[in-house]
Amino acid sequence: MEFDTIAAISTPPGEGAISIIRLSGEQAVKIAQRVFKGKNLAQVASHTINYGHIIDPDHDNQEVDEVMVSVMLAPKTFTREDVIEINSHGGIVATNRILQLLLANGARLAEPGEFTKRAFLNGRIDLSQAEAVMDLIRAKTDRSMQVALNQLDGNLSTLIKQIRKDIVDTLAQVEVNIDYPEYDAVEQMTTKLLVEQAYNVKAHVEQLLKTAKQGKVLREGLATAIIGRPNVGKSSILNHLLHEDKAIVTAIAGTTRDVIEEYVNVRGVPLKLIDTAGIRETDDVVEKIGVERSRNAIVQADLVMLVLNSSENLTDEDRALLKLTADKKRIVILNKTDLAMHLKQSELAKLVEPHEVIAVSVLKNLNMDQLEDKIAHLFFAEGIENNQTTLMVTNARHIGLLAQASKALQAVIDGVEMGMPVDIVQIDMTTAWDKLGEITGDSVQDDLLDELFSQFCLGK
Ligand SMILES: Nc1nc2c(c(=O)[nH]1)N(C=O)[C@@H](CNc1ccc(C(=O)N[C@@H](CCC(=O)O)C(=O)O)cc1)CN2
Ligand SMILES: Nc1nc2c(ncn2[C@@H]2O[C@H](COP(=O)(O)OP(=O)(O)OP(=O)(O)O)[C@@H](O)[C@H]2O)c(=O)[nH]1
Ligand SMILES: [K+]
Ligand SMILES: [Mg+2]
Repeated sequence: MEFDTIAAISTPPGEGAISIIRLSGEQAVKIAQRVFKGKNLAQVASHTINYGHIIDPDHDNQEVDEVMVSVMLAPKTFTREDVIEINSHGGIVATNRILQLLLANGARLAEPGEFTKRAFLNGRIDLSQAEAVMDLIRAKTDRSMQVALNQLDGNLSTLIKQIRKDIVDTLAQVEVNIDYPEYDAVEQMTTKLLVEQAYNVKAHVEQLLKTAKQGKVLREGLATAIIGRPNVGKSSILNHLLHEDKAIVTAIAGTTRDVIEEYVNVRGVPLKLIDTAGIRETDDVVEKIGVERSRNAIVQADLVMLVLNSSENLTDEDRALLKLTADKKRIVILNKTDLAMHLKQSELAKLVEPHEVIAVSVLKNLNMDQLEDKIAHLFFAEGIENNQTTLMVTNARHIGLLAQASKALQAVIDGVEMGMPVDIVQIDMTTAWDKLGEITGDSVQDDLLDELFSQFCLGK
């Protein structure tokens, strides 16, 4: 496939030691050579890096920057096209100026994700691998990074391709049976084959869907809302788990006014911790909004940490919060146990049953280990083993397609059971094949591609 030559800055904007401006396409070497003083880039060996200067041909070859230029010739490159990477000094001005020079000399500014899109269109990677590139960039924990890397290596693709091959083989066999009926029972044999394969393929698809729920948590973190009355120590707990003083902690009730979100890894469990404004009746307008957001955070949360103050007896607000979160997955934390105990633990135990209460002191760092144990336990009890199972479906698009494939396979099974003609059942089988193909990009529409790649970073 042939495309025009694209250029973009591939490093993050801002000041850095070095920036990379990347070119890809047939004219990459020629365009780079127009603005480069040093060796003749058309003559250097592929996959070499070359010292020289970027010059402005329209301004008396004025020097713009001192650079290193990588020359990587097709097809063994990121895009499978000729690729040039200019390693410049990291300033914003020099880097932008080099990009502008490339654009003035025949390159087109790349769209977000266009380098990766070319790797896909030129057949180096499939769609799920391209999506994995994006996931890799956005990964927030080691585990989610491994999952993305596994997908980038093509393991999900391989599995999907195998499943699709099974479907095609079946459909081919069905065709043969229909075209060359050798004996009378052929219709019956064909529907039996279809239903057997539908069950078989559906089991694989369901297996993948099962990993999806865990995959979402791995990628986005378990949404964990820290809630409780004002001043019980919610922000202190957030800071403790983060090992960092992120949230403001003061003795003034109502310190946290808005929802604070931070990612943290607790014993390998990725949490999206949400510190909230203390919940109480209030007339303060700002605090009121914060309290409303806290209530929302509870609804959205996968896990709630409800914090109580052991140095005061339970209040109506505590009881209301205990009730509000009764149906949620939650950990009830009894904080400030370094102070004299005033809370009636028997009443609390009854309200929390059958779950236990974790008694801690954040201030004195008492029993905080037990809290971390509890988090890990809750998480891994969900069936997320702490092993290296890294083939997981994490992408919402993939999950949707797997669900649609599963539905089509069920329609095959139901259709056969209801005695539908083979050619109708075949259509559902083909739908499953199509839906799975959309995951790898074997069957996919152009506008979907545009939309997917546009979510990438510039220069990727
Ligand atoms: N400087 C630089 N670093 C980078 C990238 C880049 O584009 N430039 N990458 C950008 O994301 C990542 C590396 N990803 C890459 C993936 C494939 C190929 C590549 O050339 N593949 C060829 C040849 C492989 C080989 O020589 O064995 C191929 O698959 O055919 C290059 C980079 C991270 N680091
Ligand atoms: N004695 C004692 N004090 C604590 C403990 N944990 C927190 N505190 C103190 O309690 C006060 C309130 O702590 P915060 O973490 O700000 O409480 P919060 O729940 O986030 O408060 P709001 O954001 O105002 O709702 C601070 O002075 C903390 O130092 C503890 O375990 N023991
Ligand atoms: K406070
Ligand atoms: Mg707070």
